[in-house]
Parts: sequence; structure tokens; C-alpha cells
Amino acid sequence: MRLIIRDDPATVGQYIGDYIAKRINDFNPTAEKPFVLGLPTGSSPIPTYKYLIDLHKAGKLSFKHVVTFNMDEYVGLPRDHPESYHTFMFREFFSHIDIPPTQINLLDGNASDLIRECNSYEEKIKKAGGIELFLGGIGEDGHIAFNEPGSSLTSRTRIKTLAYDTILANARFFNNDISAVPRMALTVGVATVMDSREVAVVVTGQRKSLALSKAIEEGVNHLWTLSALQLHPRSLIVVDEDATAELHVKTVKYFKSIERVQEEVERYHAELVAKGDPHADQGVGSME
Ligand SMILES: N[C@@H]1[C@@H](O)[C@H](O)[C@@H](COP(=O)(O)O)O[C@@H]1O
Repeated sequence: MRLIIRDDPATVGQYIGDYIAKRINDFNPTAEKPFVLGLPTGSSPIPTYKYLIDLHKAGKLSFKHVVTFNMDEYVGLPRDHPESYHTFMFREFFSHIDIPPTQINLLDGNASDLIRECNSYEEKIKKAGGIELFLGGIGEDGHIAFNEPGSSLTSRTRIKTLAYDTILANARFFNNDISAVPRMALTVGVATVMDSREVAVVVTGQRKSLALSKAIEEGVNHLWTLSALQLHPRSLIVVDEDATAELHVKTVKYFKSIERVQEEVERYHAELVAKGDPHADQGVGSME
């Protein structure tokens, strides 16, 4: 697992935006071999979306051959409701980039058969070749997507009852009217996220600091579903300084130091490549 610490939400968005752009551009997607990207909602990924939109507008990134799968959606909220995740995604991201609408996948929280909707979402992901990179956020209770505490770490896309804490936290999007917040959602499971070839998670703000410490400093535990990432071979968590409030000083120093050493290794490797040194072929280490 890599933990990257940046000063504030804007620089976190910039880091993840550059990272996603590089992954997509290196993948060199085509119509036959699209890049499959998993996406979240919430306020935390907004700076990343803004930055990706800027890269797109600057001609540095195209989504023409990107297929997306969103993590979750409320049950029963009309699709055109301002707080539906469908509306959110078009407002904050999709309407500003060149992704063909047919390549966008979102769970339908108003489907007549919700279980079928969930099962066919899993199928669609499989048919698309699996998710290359799943971007996620977390709730204050450490949930990834809507995998609330106690969710099975082997869970798949399903209907999920929301934790009361999440309903309270999300009331801010519904004029603080707790009764207006849907009680259920459709969500990809922990195992759906774990199946993706890479997972990147954005965690910003002091509100998330306890969840972050539980997920990375303690063991894998269904009460903090983000902790499942400890078992993923390629995971990246990008946080701001505020989100580190509950971490041990030693943890923060460790992850900052390994990033510095990695940069040194990469600089050295780039010099070898520039000199045509045969040892350059051995590649560089990784921070996982
Ligand atoms: N289901 C979503 C999560 O996927 C998201 O990570 C979380 C965090 O939201 P925010 O970033 O606004 O704190 O909100 C909701 O609960």
C-alpha cells in the first residue's frame, strides 16, 4: 500500500488527477481495448474531477476510449434529483469531458428488479474485462462505496441499508433534512473493488482521520471496510494533512520518507536511462 500525503484537498486532487491521466495515457486505450475506470461520488473527489477536466481541456487527456463504472447510487431517488449520483456525475464530471455516454455505467436505484440490476452490473464489469483502476472515497465510518461497517469483505454489488451515521453525514446534501436522505443504496461490494487491478482512494479532512488510522494502522476488519485494501497488491491512498490527525507521527514520517526515497530511486534510474546504462533495464522498486 502506498500512502501519499499532500498539503490540502486541491493538491491531493492534482496528485490523483496526474496519476489517473498517466495511467490512462500509458495504457494507450483504443476502441477495442478501452481503459476501464471505477469512479466515486462525494465532495472528496471533486478536486480530482476538476483537475482531470482541466487536463482534458488542455488537450492532455481524452476519455474517448475510457469506460466508467460508478460505485454506488441511492435507491428510490429520482435519477434527475440534484443529489442522485447520476446527476452528480454528469454535473461534476461527465458533461465536461469527451466520454461517449454509451461508455458510462451507473447503477439504477429505480430499477424494477434491484437484485437483477446488481447482478447484471457485476456481469457488465466482467464483460468489460474488469476494472483497471478503481478510484474511491471513504465515509467517516471507513466505508468504501456504501460498504458500511460489518459489510462482508467478500461482498459483491448489492442492495445495502445505510448506517445511521452515513444518513446523518449525507443530510448536508439534503438541506440538513435527515428524513429526506434515502435509507438504502445499491453499491459495488468490497470484493468488487478488490477485484480491480488497482485501487486509488482519496481521503481528505479531519472528519476522516479516525477511519484512516483504523484502516491503515490496524488489522483488516469488516468494521472499517477500507482496511481490506491491506490485502490488495496495488493500492494507493492519497490524503491531505488534516486527514492524518489520528495517525501516529511515526506512520506519517514513514510514508513521507518512503516517497522521498522512491523519488531518489526514480531520479537515479532516469539518469541511467539517459546514459544508456544496461543496468537501467532492471527497473525501479515500488512503494507497495
Ligand atoms: N457512498 C458515498 C461514498 O462513496 C463516499 O466516499 C462518501 C464520502 O463523501 P464525502 O467525500 O463527501 O465525504 O460519500 C458517500 O457515502
